[in-house]
Order: sequence, then C-alpha cells, then structure tokens
Amino acid sequence: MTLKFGVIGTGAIGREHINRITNTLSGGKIVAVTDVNNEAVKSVIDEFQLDAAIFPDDHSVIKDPNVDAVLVTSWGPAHEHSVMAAIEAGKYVFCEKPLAATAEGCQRIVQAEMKQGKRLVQVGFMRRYDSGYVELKRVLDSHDIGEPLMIRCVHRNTSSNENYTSDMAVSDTLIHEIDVLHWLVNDEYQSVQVFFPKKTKHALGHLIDPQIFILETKAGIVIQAEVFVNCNYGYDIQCEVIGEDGVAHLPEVSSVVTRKEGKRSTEILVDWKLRFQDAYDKELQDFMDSIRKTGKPNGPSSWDGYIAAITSDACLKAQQTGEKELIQSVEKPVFYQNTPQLSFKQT
Ligand SMILES: NC(=O)c1ccc[n+]([C@@H]2O[C@H](COP(=O)([O-])OP(=O)(O)OC[C@H]3O[C@@H](n4cnc5c(N)ncnc54)[C@H](O)[C@@H]3O)[C@@H](O)[C@H]2O)c1
Ligand SMILES: O[C@H]1[C@H](O)[C@@H](O)[C@H](O)[C@@H](O)[C@H]1O
Repeated sequence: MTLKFGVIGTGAIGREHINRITNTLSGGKIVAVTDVNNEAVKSVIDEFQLDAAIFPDDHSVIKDPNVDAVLVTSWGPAHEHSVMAAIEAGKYVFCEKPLAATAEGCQRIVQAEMKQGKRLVQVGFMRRYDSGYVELKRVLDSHDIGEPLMIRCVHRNTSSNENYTSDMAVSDTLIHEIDVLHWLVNDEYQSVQVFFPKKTKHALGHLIDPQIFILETKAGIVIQAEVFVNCNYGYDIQCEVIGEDGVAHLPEVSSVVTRKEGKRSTEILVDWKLRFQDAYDKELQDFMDSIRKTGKPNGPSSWDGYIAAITSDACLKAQQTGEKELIQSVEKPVFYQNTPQLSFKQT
C-alpha cells in the first residue's frame, strides 16, 4: 500500500521531504508537484528522478485523483489556502509549520476539519519526534527532577537571509519552542513579554536580533526563550529545565572530540536540515504508517497548530507593545481527543 503525495512548494524543506519520501522512508511516493517557481519544480524532478506530474497550482494538485495526501511546504502565508482546499477535497495533509499565518486562519482549518468529520491534518512540529526531546520528556514525566520551575532555552541560527523579518522570529523560529515546551511539561501558556537586547552587527538593518521571550505557564513555570538568528557560529538548540529536585538538559548533538594543537574541540552543526534529520524522518514515516494502519494521522494535529498560533499571535502583539500580553486559553474539542477512523484507499 503506497500513499501517493502531491507536493505544494519545492523549496528547501519541500526538497528535503521529497528526498526522504523517495529515498529513505517506506510507503510513500511523490506523484504530483507544483511551485510558483517553475525552475524549482523542474530541478526537483530532475534531481530525484521523480515520476510525477507537474501542475500549475495547489488546487490542481489537490484535485488530482492520483493524490492521496498533500504535502504543504510552500511559504507560511500560503499554507491556509492549500490546507483548506485539501480538507474540502477530503485529502490527507502534512503541513509544515506554521499551519496558517494567524490563529483565526488556524481556527478556520480546525472548523473545516471538524465539519469534514475526519482527522486529516498533521502539522510539521518535528521536535516531538526528536529523540533528545522525547528522552527529556520521559525524565520530566518520571518526576526525577521534581516539578519543573523554570526553563531556559536558546534557538540560534547561523544567519538569516534578507527575507527574514522580525515577526518571523516568532512565526518561523520560536514557533518550534512554543509547540514543544508546553508538550514537554504538560502545561499551557498564560502570558508572554518580549525583550530586545543590544542588536548584533550581523543582522540586516530591518531585523531585530536577538530577541528574548519570557513565557509563563498556567502552573507558574517561567520560560526564558532566546531567538538569535544571526549568532554567526552555528545552528544551536538548547533547552534546560530547572526542577525542584534537579536540572535536566536536552542532550547535545553527538560529535567527535578532537585534541589538536593545544585545543580540545567538537564541531557544532551549522544547518537546520541536519539537526533534526531523524525527527523529520520519523514524523513523515509516522504520518504514512498511521494513515495506513488507523486511517488517520497520529502526529501533531491542526488543534496543535491552532494553539501554537494563539501563543504566536500573543508573542507578535508583545513585540509591538513591549507589555506582558495574556494568552487566551481554549478548550480542546472532543474531536481532537478521540477521532473516528478513516478507510485508506489501497493500491
Ligand atoms: N519544520 C522545520 O524545521 C522547517 C524547516 C524549514 C522550513 N519550514 C517551513 O516550511 C515552509 C517552507 O520553508 P522553506 O525553508 O522550504 O522555504 P523556501 O522559500 O525555500 O521554499 C518555499 C517554496 O514554496 C514556493 N511557494 C510559495 N508559495 C507558493 C504557492 N502558493 N504555491 C506553490 N508554491 C509556493 C516557493 O516558490 C518556494 O520554492 C515554511 O513555512 C517554513 O516555516 C519548516
Ligand atoms: O524555517 C526555519 C526552520 O524552522 C528552522 O528549524 C528554524 O531554526 C529557522 O529559524 C526557521 O527559519
């Protein structure tokens, strides 16, 4: 049984996912592709020798009867349009983060999915599949370090390009922490405030970088999350949870230690594609396997995309006001706790 994918957006992560579905994972095949940039589509077809039809836009990919599942890897603001159309067509969707540009957009997706009556959507919050975060959660859930009191985390990129704007520090970058941290401590966010330290000389003129977000959870955990996308030395993700009885750290990426010329050193990754490679593999394999076995995707749902967007919107507001902004809390519908099973077309 093969899940046939139509891909919308063949840029950086689109290519990565096409490659892993075609060459690494099992049970999936790319049968249709589109991108507003024709060259991007042609080069991906050539590079991975895809036996896939090229379509002019997202609607025609979604409508293609060969397509069972849609992979949405276009720019964030374009996601809602494609996800809504896929839900209306009753097709499965794997959508990269963010699910939509605003919480209202995500809410429309949630409502459309509930109206369809089937869980169809998985959001690309891959950190929940990362072995380091999974192990950290196991330690926290075991109460080995007692109740979590504080979290300190950093999200550093080597550099950002000219299209990266200050609000993307939230919608593109912090969104990973927003999703994974509340999952880690089984809690919900209550408020956020943003601080802007001295700006790095490596950031382009329009960009505020770094930024520090102070989030408080309902249980009273205070989180200090640093986003620094021109740190100039590597791709560095850190997370430290300080509990009543001890401290737990996200494991460092393993790397050979060399001793040479009076120095002991280890390499630091510079590319996000490598840091979460295993997690990307696992999330997409899980998407395919769970649809095949249970008829519905098992991973982060459009509800998870929606609650992340509510927090993200509050962070964006806090960027503007400089004040502590409250984060609205919403009740999870039964639909996202226990959903009916779908039948999956076999080939
Ligand atoms: N989970 C992760 O770690 C991760 C990593 C990278 C990117 N992303 C997310 O994936 C998405 C894409 O990011 P990227 O880095 O690949 O960007 P990118 O700019 O490299 O690629 C996006 C591609 O989408 C195409 N596109 C834009 N709008 C389109 C539309 N309406 N229809 C068809 N094609 C369209 C562009 O031409 C481009 O080729 C973003 O939402 C980003 O936040 C997630
Ligand atoms: O889209 C990318 C991606 O999500 C990376 O994981 C993140 O570190 C970057 O900041 C972001 O721009």
